[in-house]
Amino acid sequence: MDGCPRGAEFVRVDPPTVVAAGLPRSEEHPCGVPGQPSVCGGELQCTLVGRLVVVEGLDGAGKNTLTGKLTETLRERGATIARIAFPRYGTGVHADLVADALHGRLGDLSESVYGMALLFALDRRDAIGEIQDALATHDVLLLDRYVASNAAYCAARLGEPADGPFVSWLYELEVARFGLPAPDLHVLLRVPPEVAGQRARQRERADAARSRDAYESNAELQARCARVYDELAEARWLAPWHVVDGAIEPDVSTLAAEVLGQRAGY
Ligand SMILES: Nc1ncnc2c1ncn2[C@@H]1O[C@H](COP(=O)(O)OP(=O)(O)OP(=O)(O)O)[C@@H](O)[C@H]1O
Ligand SMILES: Cc1cn([C@H]2C[C@H](O)[C@@H](COP(=O)(O)O)O2)c(=O)[nH]c1=O
Repeated sequence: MDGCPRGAEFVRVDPPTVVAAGLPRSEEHPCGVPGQPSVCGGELQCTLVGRLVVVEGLDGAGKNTLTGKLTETLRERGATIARIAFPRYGTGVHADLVADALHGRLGDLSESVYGMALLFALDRRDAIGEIQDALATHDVLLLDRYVASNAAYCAARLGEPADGPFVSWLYELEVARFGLPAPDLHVLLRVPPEVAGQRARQRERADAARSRDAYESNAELQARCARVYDELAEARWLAPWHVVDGAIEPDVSTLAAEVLGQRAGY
């Protein structure tokens, strides 16, 4: 038997334990107790895993602020939450190279769209173990930016749409070749580019350490990027997309229900 009776996908590991990706923590799961390794079909084992939820949006949209509020609300409902923000500045060597490039410290590297995409992707590849551990031990792993950021920003830089050659190349690189797991849900915090730009400028004034980088100061790029995000959401690229109007105070309670997949028990 190669799979769970519910059709979950398994990865065979040595010793012969099997990890099910994207399974809900449900009392109904036929293989045993939620969150516990359990025998599947008498031969294979599966481990129930958390939901991978990604918050996406323009620079200054309010992703970090929303992720913080969402974490608080989800915890109040009894869910265990892990968080990772990409790029992993200060933690990952590729992320720190990204920061250097975006602040003009790596010569002409930042001019290469594919070169930059690769650095961002390598930062995520370095984090695969951290992602898997977090999914195995938490109900929800909340990511502030993920593969879709690379899709939106790089396609926008190239002037390509979401169904263009760059996004296909990126899927092959990050998902097919690097093996990054697809999310269960994207949350697109949709804010008009002018509003996001204003928030980023305000933040820069309040905190000198948050000086805007090459992408953040490029209003035209942000406007094109907003369009690609809309196209990705419309196409349900990689996973479902839930669009939140970030120009007004987001309804975190409704969003928390969406993130938990309306599951009973929370
Ligand atoms: N709903 C909101 N209304 C007004 N201001 C907001 C709102 N949400 C966040 N802000 C403010 O906007 C600025 C940017 O927010 P935040 O850092 O959360 O954005 P971000 O999307 O994570 O940005 P980046 O991608 O550039 O890191 C902050 O100063 C924050 O306090
Ligand atoms: C993760 C990621 C990010 N970007 C872009 C988005 C931002 O403009 C910058 C840096 O991110 P931050 O949230 O402002 O720190 O890089 C990208 O192009 N590709 C990615 O994978």
